Amino acid sequence: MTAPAVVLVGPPGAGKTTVGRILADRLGVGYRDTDADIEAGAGKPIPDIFIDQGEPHFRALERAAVRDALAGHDGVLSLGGGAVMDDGTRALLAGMPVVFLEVGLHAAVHRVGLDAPRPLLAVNPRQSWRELMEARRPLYTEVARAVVGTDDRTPEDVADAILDALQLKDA
Ligand SMILES: Nc1ncnc2c1ncn2[C@@H]1O[C@H](COP(=O)(O)OP(=O)(O)O)[C@@H](O)[C@H]1O
Ligand SMILES: O=C(O)C1=C[C@@H](OP(=O)(O)O)[C@@H](O)[C@H](O)C1
Ligand SMILES: [Mg+2]
Repeated sequence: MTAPAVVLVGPPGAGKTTVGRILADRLGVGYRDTDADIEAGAGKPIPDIFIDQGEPHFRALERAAVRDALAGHDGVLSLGGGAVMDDGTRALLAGMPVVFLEVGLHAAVHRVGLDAPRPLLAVNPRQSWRELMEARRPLYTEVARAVVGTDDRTPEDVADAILDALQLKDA
């Protein structure tokens, strides 16, 4: 049984995917992203899963993807921004080296506001993102072992801050 070295959570635009890849490189380990696993398994992009089968179905696929990745991956793992909304997924994260990547509204909307592949932000990015964050902040905090801010930091600096927060430097 293996377990990831780092699991990244946080809202869309926090940089989970971008920073996760850099972090895996730094640590010399593999990188995995449950969004990519879900798309590969379903054979279609995430927005199509939301449209064809709805968000509850997506969350169930996501729970299964998180379970598989936690059991079968020993590198860096990035989750989708909404994974923490599911009680079963949160339970799977207990005891894992989870880092909550924080980002403020301004930077998040700047980074992903006009990005079509995020169905939950498609209509009114600012308001939707604020509402998402209100519901999710306590859940990100609940599952996280460390919290790392990303505003005014490059993805490389964020990766560095994660290594510091988890005391993985020179480990
Ligand atoms: N620290 C950062 N500073 C500036 N831009 C960033 C940063 N982290 C990520 N980005 C950019 O924001 C966008 C969303 O990043 P992504 O890694 O997909 O976020 P997430 O997976 O958390 O939704 C990408 O265009 C990425 O290049
Ligand atoms: O916040 C969310 O509910 C979602 C975030 C997305 O991942 P990112 O956080 O990597 O954008 C993706 O899982 C899906 O569009 C749903
Ligand atoms: Mg991502």
